[in-house]
Amino acid sequence: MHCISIRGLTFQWPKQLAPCLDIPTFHLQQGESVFLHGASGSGKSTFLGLIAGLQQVKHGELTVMGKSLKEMRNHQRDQFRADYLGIIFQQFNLIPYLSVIDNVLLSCQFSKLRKQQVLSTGQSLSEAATTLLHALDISDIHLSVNQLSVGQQQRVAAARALMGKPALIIADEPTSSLDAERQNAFLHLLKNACQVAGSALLFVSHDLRLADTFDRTISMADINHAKREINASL
Ligand SMILES: Nc1ncnc2c1ncn2[C@@H]1O[C@H](COP(=O)(O)OP(=O)(O)OP(=O)(O)O)[C@@H](O)[C@H]1O
Repeated sequence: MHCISIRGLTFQWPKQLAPCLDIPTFHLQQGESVFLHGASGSGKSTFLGLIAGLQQVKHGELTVMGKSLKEMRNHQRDQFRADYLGIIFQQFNLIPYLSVIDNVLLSCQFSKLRKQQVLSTGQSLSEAATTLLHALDISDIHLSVNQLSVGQQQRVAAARALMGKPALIIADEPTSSLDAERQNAFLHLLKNACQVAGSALLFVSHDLRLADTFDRTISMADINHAKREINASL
């Protein structure tokens, strides 16, 4: 079974005259890491939003871990996301008034599956969260997250995404606010943590310098056959 499998997926935003996505086929293997790049407006965030179940699939097939997102109602997509996905997006911010560890523990509050995944290893939830945070180089786990630097907050977001070993981590420009050295360090820690968890990683960035360490690099233009000039002229 693939982690992500797509066939004949098209997506058009309301009030746009043409689809912004037309993806004949795309597959991501379980545990694979893919770097996805593309010009601004090429549909990267829309693509991730469909995979995360934030937007509804209407045309074509999109399955994640064998589950068809098209068939799910809103609340089913929410539960699916909590169970199978770790998300590191700009808009999925940490809860500022909670501590570092409580932010990480949230992943298991919304998913029995992920909670059981942790408990089945013999670790308690807080032991597992602490182990992950240490692996991502965060030691002050009881600080409130608004006392952390942007780079530290990104690593807490990564720990939250990885808690309970979800099948897939999706990251949308997670390093854009970091300097080059910190970008590389973050990526190194994230890739290692994904490997340990066995999670596939779909990582979106403009910055091709980061692509080297991934199993595969894909350009949006290679998978998306939608005619950009039509949308761009609107
Ligand atoms: N909420 C929305 N409503 C209507 N159109 C949208 C919406 N979000 C994106 N679009 C349109 O969909 C197309 C693709 O946008 P998207 O944000 O997916 O691209 P992107 O590759 O992630 O861009 P960037 O790199 O600038 O973030 C654009 O033409 C954009 O105007």
